Amino acid sequence: MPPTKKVTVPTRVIGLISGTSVDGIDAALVEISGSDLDLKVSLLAGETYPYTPELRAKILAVGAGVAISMAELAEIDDAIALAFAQAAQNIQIGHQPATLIGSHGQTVYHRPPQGVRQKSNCLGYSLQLGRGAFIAHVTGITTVSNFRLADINVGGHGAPLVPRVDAFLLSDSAEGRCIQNIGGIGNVAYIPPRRGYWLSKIRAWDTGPGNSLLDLAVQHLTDGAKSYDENGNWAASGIPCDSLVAQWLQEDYFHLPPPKSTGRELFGVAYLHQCLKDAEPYQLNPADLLATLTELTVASIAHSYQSFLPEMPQQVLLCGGGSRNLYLKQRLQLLLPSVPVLTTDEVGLNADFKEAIAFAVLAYWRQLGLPGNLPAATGAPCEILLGEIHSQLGISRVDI
Ligand SMILES: Nc1ncnc2c1ncn2[C@@H]1O[C@H](COP(=O)(O)OP(=O)(O)OP(=O)(O)O)[C@@H](O)[C@H]1O
Ligand SMILES: CC(=O)N[C@H]1[C@@H]2OC[C@@H](O2)[C@@H](O)[C@@H]1O[C@H](C)C(=O)O
Repeated sequence: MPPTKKVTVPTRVIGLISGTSVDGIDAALVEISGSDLDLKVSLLAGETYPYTPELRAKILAVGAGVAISMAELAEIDDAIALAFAQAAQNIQIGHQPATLIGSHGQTVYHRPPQGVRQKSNCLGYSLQLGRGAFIAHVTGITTVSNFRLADINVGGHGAPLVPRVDAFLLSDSAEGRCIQNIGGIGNVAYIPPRRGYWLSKIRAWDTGPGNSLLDLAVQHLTDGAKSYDENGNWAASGIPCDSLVAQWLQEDYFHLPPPKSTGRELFGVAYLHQCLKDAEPYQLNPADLLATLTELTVASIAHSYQSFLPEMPQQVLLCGGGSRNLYLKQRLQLLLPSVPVLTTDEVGLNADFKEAIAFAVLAYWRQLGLPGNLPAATGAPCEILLGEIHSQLGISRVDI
């Protein structure tokens, strides 16, 4: 579908997501106008609402493959839906109410399609908990959810989905940009200068681990007392082990050509344990281990640009929690010496809430009847409307 210009009125939309770090629900209240080429978004409020430690532990366990009963799954789904509905209520306090919610939910399982490469014909599967219908009922606001399914049903990965929003919010007329999200998992959108057939030249894929292995290592090294390496200070006091990084870069995922997607199913607890085992002969101290894992994240990003981009960008714009890791940012800059590494804040888009903002836009596009996926990013054969629309059920707002 070619980019369009529809006449639209500014709409107040809430975007909600909890990502693969499972650190809490990011909520963004935004005002959106335009359609795609003339899309405009302004952030009115952004908050992260942490899960309770009990709910977080349950979600992480399910994500790590721990077997649970259907009854337990239902309980987790209820708790997530309630937490998302509360986040939607809270983000509106002190503001004019929203008329639309885009809720990504919480990914607990992601399986990319295994098509041509594996000589099987298996569709992808991606499960996000936190039912949109319940959020619509509680808030009294039409809610779009289950964004990944439509893309998966036509053979796509259902991920990454944010690149189409990146393209319309962050493209530049003169410079090619890589928008690099570093959440639990990393993903990139390469956006060429906005002229000619620029849309058809966009590329995007999951680059591999973002903070997932680092966070797990910090928890392991501190017996759970710390959950992440603040600003990368601990890693900055160590020295990366180059031979281990070179060994780890042989991982098959890093050599698969895009489109590709991944998750904690690959880069999770078992992967960290293998890394720890590989590191034993080197007798690294904790700081060296964290520096080495940080180096794996940045080297996998730089390696994927060098391997899969049609040309190197003029700028890299970081977003997601990893953009706050100063050591990681500095190491990535060293590996990409001729490309300035900045954050999306520096071009006016909040780096912490970009994913939440993107799901607000995807809901808005769904309502306008505009597609949300980018076939080059997800591998789908066509553009398609994303998300299921849940209208309020005719009952007034519920106080929770
Ligand atoms: N000040 C900081 N210093 C270092 N790391 C940080 C800082 N702030 C956040 N992080 C890292 O960012 C992570 C959270 O990032 P984010 O919220 O973008 O992930 P996510 O959205 O859950 O993941 P994904 O994008 O894969 O779905 C934390 O787990 C932590 O590792
Ligand atoms: C299945 C799933 O939740 N994937 C996430 C994850 O976190 C980052 C990366 O892997 C990306 O593919 C995706 O998230 C963002 C929001 C996306 O779809 O663009």
